[in-house]
Amino acid sequence: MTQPLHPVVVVGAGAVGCFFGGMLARAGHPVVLVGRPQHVDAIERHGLRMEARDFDEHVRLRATTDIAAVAQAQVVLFCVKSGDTESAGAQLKPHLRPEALVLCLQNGVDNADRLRTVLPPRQVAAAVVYVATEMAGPGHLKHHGRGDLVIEPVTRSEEVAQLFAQARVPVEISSNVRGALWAKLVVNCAYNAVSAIAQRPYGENVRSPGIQQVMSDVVAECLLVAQAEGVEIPGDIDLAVRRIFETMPTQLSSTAQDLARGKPTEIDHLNGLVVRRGQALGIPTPVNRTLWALVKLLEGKQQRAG
Ligand SMILES: NC(=O)C1=CN([C@@H]2O[C@H](COP(=O)(O)OP(=O)(O)OC[C@H]3O[C@@H](n4cnc5c(N)ncnc54)[C@H](OP(=O)(O)O)[C@@H]3O)[C@@H](O)[C@H]2O)C=CC1
Ligand SMILES: CC(C)(CO)C(=O)C(=O)O
Repeated sequence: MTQPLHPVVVVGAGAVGCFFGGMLARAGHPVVLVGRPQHVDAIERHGLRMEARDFDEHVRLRATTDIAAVAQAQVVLFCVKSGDTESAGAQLKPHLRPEALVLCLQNGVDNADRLRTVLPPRQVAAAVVYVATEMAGPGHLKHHGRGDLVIEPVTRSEEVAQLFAQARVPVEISSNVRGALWAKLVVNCAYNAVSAIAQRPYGENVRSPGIQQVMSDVVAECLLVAQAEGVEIPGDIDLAVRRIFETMPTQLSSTAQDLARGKPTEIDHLNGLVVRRGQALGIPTPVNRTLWALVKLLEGKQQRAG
């Protein structure tokens, strides 16, 4: 008999983990969040505050700092930053059931591949994440827009999609998840660094002189690199880029949030990845390089100040 997918265990109780874990819990599914003490303590005491556009509720669900909680999971939502993929993977490895599915809800194009090298022979699947969300305080999630996923077709992906559908989270199962990850990477390259450097939301940035042209140049460079890598980017990429500022005008990118909190950013996995892959393929990526270097400059300035 097939095991039920419950409980879902979220590794990385931050903006993305709390949003998707919280939506499942709100729909009545058992969820356990694994995260840092400041969020875990608040969530255990008061529930997870989900401040969304159309509701503001305290959602009751279990939270713990103990990664051994993954031992119960049939499905793990892996929601740490790209720079933490290997370390968090190594921590969860000894506790994971052999049949568990680990879904990587992360930006960047290679997290699932990197996690697979840490967790063989476990099932690891990439998920492309479209959401605008932030932790506004301990155990307090603020949602600015969207909340949908594209996932790889793996055993039980249909069941996972149904589970999310019950929680009002649309999930597309795509046999071209590599292309879908690259489409999201292009979006991140266009928005994240600019928002981080200016510390301003997308809706304001796109109205500033020259910014839309910078974003178009970034997109063009990314597409050349993707094409040379043999990636087929699905859909209309210009529309996908435009949809971000139309649907999340008040959002600061996750890179902007990291810098504001004095945390390392994922820029090496975003514009930085395009620069490195471009260099290997002989494709110049000057605009991506400039944005990557400026974010690194700001990151370094903070580390010296900290
Ligand atoms: N925020 C957004 O709107 C979006 C984010 N994404 C992507 O989703 C991924 C997650 O981002 P986001 O949720 O914003 O990041 P957050 O930093 O908000 O959340 C990650 C959380 O995981 C914690 N963490 C790290 N390692 C471990 C571990 N080993 N065990 C338990 N907890 C751990 C972090 O703690 P600590 O900080 O102390 O390390 C942090 O609290 C990223 O790849 C991001 O790019 C994608 C779409 C939108
Ligand atoms: C879609 C976007 C750009 C939303 O903020 C994001 O993925 C991020 O902030 O990293």
